Amino acid sequence: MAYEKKEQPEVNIGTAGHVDHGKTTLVYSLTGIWTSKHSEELKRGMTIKLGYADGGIYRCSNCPFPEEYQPLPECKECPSGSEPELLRRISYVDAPGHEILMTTMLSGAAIMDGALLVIAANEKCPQPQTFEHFKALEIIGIKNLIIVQNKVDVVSRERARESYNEIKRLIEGTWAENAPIIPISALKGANIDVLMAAIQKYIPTPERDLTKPPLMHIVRSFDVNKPGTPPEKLAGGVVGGTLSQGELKIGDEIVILPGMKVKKSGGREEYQAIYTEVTSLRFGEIEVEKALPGGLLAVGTKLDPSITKRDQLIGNVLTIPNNKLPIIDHIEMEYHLLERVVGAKEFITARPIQAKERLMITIGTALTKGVVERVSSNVIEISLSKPIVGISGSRAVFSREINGKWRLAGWGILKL
Ligand SMILES: Nc1nc2c(ncn2[C@@H]2O[C@H](COP(=O)(O)OP(=O)(O)OP(=O)(O)O)[C@@H](O)[C@H]2O)c(=O)[nH]1
Ligand SMILES: [Mg+2]
Ligand SMILES: [Mg+2]
Ligand SMILES: [Zn+2]
Repeated sequence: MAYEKKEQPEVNIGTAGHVDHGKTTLVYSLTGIWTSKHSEELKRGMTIKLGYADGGIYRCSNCPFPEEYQPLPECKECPSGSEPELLRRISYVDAPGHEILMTTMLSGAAIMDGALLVIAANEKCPQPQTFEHFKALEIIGIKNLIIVQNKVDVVSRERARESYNEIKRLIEGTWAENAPIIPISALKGANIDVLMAAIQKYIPTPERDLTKPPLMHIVRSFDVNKPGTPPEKLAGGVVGGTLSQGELKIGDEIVILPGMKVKKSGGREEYQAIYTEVTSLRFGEIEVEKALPGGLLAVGTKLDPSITKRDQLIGNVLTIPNNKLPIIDHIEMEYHLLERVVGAKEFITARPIQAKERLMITIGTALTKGVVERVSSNVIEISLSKPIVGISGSRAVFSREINGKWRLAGWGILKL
């Protein structure tokens, strides 16, 4: 079978923004998929874990701009039988907006190629997590941003204009000064075609290096078997993430690092690399023989599903055995501290970081606590409570606990 690149999603686009501003509703209007699935999420009406949904952007050659942009392979404007052309498949990563879930948003941001910052027009801008997520996207190094001004269906023309001016002031003089601002109603599906056109224009698929060894940051892992499946019928464990480079084929030998926690004598914890083989590759409903970078990939393996169940392997890195990656539990880097505490309602000036301070560190999709060993005005040394794969050039973002909540505090770039 000839490999067609368009079969798989090729770019990951994330949502960001304050709680309840309409991120999950937006992903639904782009894909038809409601990403919140867990009972707790449905009960509380909020995203708790990262959500994922794949969608396409199609263009109908018979329709004018912007109606030509469609989320489905059938044009809703034209007589049936019309066949809009698939431009791109996209994996959406839906982040939670609640302030206590900031570190979840950060690990999601690690796999975003571009982002949609959702800002509800019916609230004054910026709300605390509008600002905190905006900063986080900058720190993570997201270059391609679209600002989605949502809920325009419930505001007056005057308030819409005021909200637009507030957004303009937020981005003025920043990295995102030229980001487009697209007014929509996610709930009513209004102006989604214009947004899709903007996604095509402002969030291009990044260049990827296929010659490098495959590298996938794991964002979820599961046991796909129904309870009570007899052992001989059990499917192997599945890990999900996105390939940032290289390619992966069915039958490839792989290693997952740092791997599985094993208790050593004396109660000391150690991690053991997990070696296995790729048995299947899926993007949503699409099965492929070979996966390329981009898109949310689920990798089937020969592993005992008890190793992968319930997201146990989040934060691990999947690669091939002869790609030797260092495992580190200590980092030393130049760092930057945000001058003020973001994310809180009240205004707080950030005090300098101190030795012995406890931080939460996000590196790639890995999340670990750490203790500051040594700190100067520009260099910080942190010992991590859990080992991680050290990839030179990756960003380490740290959060500090302020009044019982982890707030985005600063960042540095790993040099090994
Ligand atoms: N009127 C109106 N309501 C909207 C719109 N978009 C979302 N909502 C409503 O806003 C509420 C929150 O929407 P969600 O999509 O869950 O918001 P979210 O940003 O994903 O929230 P968190 O995941 O908790 O951060 C729901 O009641 C939606 O129906 C819109 O365009 N117009
Ligand atoms: Mg909500
Ligand atoms: Mg949500
Ligand atoms: Zn059409």
